[in-house]
Amino acid sequence: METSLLAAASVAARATVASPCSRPVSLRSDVARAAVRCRSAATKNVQGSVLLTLDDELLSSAEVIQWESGKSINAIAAAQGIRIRRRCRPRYPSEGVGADRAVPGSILEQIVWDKEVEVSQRKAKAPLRKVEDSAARAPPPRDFAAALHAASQRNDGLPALIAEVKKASPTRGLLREEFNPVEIAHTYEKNGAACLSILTDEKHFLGSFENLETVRNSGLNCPLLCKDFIIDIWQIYYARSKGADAVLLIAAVLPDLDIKYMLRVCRSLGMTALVEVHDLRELDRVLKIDGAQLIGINNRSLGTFEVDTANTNMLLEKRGDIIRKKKIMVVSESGLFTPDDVAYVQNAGVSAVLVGESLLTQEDPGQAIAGLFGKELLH
Ligand SMILES: O=P(O)(O)OC[C@@H](O)[C@@H](O)c1c[nH]c2ccccc12
Repeated sequence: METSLLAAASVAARATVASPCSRPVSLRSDVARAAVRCRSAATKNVQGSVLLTLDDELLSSAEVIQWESGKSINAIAAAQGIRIRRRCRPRYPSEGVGADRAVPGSILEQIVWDKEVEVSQRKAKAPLRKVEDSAARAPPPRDFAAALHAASQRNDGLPALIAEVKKASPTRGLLREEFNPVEIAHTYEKNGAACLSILTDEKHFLGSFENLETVRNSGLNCPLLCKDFIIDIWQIYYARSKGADAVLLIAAVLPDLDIKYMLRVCRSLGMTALVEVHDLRELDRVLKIDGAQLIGINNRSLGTFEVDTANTNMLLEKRGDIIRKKKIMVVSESGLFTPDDVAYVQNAGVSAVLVGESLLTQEDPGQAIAGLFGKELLH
């Protein structure tokens, strides 16, 4: 019994840390701690076998077999249709010569490889245990999904707004010369945004965790989404420690088992996860995972960066029934500029929209909200 407990927990923990990529992962110290956490949760509740205790949320025996089979994370990801490979080198990914020199296949892959380097450096400075402690000391999280729901009700069923605080993006470059995140956050809130999305990726979006933290400490009520590329649970604890109420989980990057376990970590921290999909295959994967309450349909492909708002409509036409049955809220993300765009995705059935560029490129991003919706939003 004890052995199977540890085995189950270590499988879960291994799936979470998901590194290095070219071989199965051995139990490392932070992983071991996660295993212990799983174990104590299991011993409290267990009636039958441990796997049964965990399986509704975390593990099925098929998944255990998958992780025990010694497949690499890239092989598992590829089997799920994920094209983003992990590089998992502590040094800069495209360094090296000959066969050792790797070339990313897309911008997203480059971002993920850079993220692996960034996270390993950050973890070296602040290990998981320390970050968990600061997360536990942070002021309690605000209910992101409830704020979306309330804002939509207040505004006669108009989609709620998640307004984005983003200085730059890989395709658009600098969006605003004068970038004061706290000022932007307050004008968004004053003009009816339900929640805010704060970019924290430094290298490709010129964001930062300082921005997240200063916005959180500036007396704002809106719940905050930490907008980053999460590949490791460490980042979720770190986001919470800096005041985030929600995080983004990108299905194009994360295998199913990672999403499951990350959802569980979010729940344990009282955070909401916005699980982002772009195509039908990703949406079907996420719909099979119990516990995803909020799904974002990105109209922008993170592979090619092409935007098409019809993507929201197409996916909801195909899977709207299941989504409604599961009472999942859908957010349409990216490329929304006009009241017609908002009406189009509203008719498709979304509860919220996530908007950056069209607000940030105007002089007062908050006042731009009324232009986007064709009316002022009630605050
Ligand atoms: O600026 P736009 O086109 O309004 O898009 C906002 C948001 O959807 C976009 O920034 C985004 C969606 N998913 C992401 C994942 C990572 C970084 C950024 C994003």
